[in-house]
Amino acid sequence: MQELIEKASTLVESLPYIRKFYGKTIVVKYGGSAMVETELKNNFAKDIVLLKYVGINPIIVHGGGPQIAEMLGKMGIKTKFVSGMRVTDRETMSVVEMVLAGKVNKDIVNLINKNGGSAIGLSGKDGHLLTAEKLMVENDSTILQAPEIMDIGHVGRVKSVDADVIQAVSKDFIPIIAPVGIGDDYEAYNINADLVAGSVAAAVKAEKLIMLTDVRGVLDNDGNLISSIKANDVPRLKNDKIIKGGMIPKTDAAVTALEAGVNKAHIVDGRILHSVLLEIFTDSGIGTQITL
Ligand SMILES: Nc1ncnc2c1ncn2[C@@H]1O[C@H](COP(=O)(O)OP(=O)(O)O)[C@@H](O)[C@H]1O
Ligand SMILES: CC(=O)N[C@@H](CCC(=O)OP(=O)(O)O)C(=O)O
Repeated sequence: MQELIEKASTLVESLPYIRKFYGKTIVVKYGGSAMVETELKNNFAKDIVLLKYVGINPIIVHGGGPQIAEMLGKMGIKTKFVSGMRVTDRETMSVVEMVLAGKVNKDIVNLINKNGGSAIGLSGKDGHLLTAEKLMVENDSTILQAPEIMDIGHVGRVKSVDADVIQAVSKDFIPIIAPVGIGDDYEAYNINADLVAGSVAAAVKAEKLIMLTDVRGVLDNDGNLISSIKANDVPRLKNDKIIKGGMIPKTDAAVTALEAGVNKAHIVDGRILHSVLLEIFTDSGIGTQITL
């Protein structure tokens, strides 16, 4: 009885938020480093299914960096990153596609289905969902050397997202999108999952973009959480080397989404139980919020 009363009061407290986001789309970036531990994964899936049931449209864009690294390691293929992007030759691209569009994508589809939802997995190749163009990156400069522009193989940036494909799937299912794009040459491109999430949120005119990761949010140099950032503070924070490494594509994705009309972007700790619901169904939210 006590448990029932607690459940009912939680539901009553959630009602204003359900009303606020009813019919709206929320893009959730599920990072490879947040996909740990069975209870956490099942709770993530339950939260996404709950959103769908109450009339909010979740779209998942997933990563899988650690899972790619594990497979490359098993196959004895060396891997390295330049400016946060994996150098991706043809052989590495096959493994990236196999892991992201195959294993990780279908594991998440299965996880959602097992927890009462109905999900469909897509990669950029499905219905021409994600087109990509080659991304050239600047390598890290040193005191002695100016940065150079580098070709790191089959690494792309998002050229276009077909929102109609996502919306068609989203009518009846929860779309689960793997960050593999297709080039003009019909070659596969490896795209950082944060950048895909930002572009997907922009294309579907999402209400929110939530990026789940393995830190509390954007931290300052003393390790304190920065709970709120304005989009135009991002260049300064990057310049001051507060935002660096894996946080760069996340804040870039947030800015892309916000500039396209997405209301808020959030970087939150995917290691906390119910992090998605805590972000959506509370006024204070968790993690770092980025707004225009
Ligand atoms: N200012 C910052 N605050 C928090 N994390 C940061 C910051 N700058 C860089 N990072 C790094 O970004 C990482 C998150 O990005 P990443 O490893 O790509 O995660 P994901 O797999 O979730 O995309 C953190 O674990 C941390 O090492
Ligand atoms: C170009 C590039 O670096 N692509 C990423 C794609 C996966 C990803 O972004 O996964 P996380 O979100 O888990 O980091 C990679 O190969 O690791």
